[in-house]
Amino acid sequence: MKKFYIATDHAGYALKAYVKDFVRSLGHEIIDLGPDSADRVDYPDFAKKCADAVLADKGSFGILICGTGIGISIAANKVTGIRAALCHDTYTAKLTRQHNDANILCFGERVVGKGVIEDMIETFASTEFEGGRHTGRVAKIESVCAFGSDLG
Ligand SMILES: O=C(CO)[C@H](O)[C@H](O)[C@H](O)COP(=O)(O)O
Repeated sequence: MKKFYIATDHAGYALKAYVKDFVRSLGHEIIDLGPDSADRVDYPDFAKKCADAVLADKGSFGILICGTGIGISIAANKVTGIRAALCHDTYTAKLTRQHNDANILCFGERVVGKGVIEDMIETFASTEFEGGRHTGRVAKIESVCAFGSDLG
């Protein structure tokens, strides 16, 4: 059993109850970090809530949904230690676990349908990080800022 935290903005809110039910049907735990209505909100606020929860709870995963999945994934990836992957299909959901050790799955309510979402969640939850050649690359993600300053 895995533990998930979920958050959205208003443009991902309509899918939230459905996704929670689906995750529970797989036997996983899921904790809702908001919002509690479809009122307009700012996705960085909810990206941060989810990112903080995932970091504080070792081994847990996050699910973030906005209209496209783009804004909320960009925001979550600003938090050190978070690897939030914007996925559109089973292949990207599988590879981001195997190669990137992604800890948050992001997608867009205005982009993907429920069948694809179910496949992505099931794949993301059941796929392990491969380690090996990917371990050093994932570690380097945290030092990308240092590389950037070297480039002037
Ligand atoms: O950040 C986004 C775009 O990449 C998300 O899709 C947001 O949900 C979107 O910007 C919200 O837009 P809205 O017009 O305020 O509903």
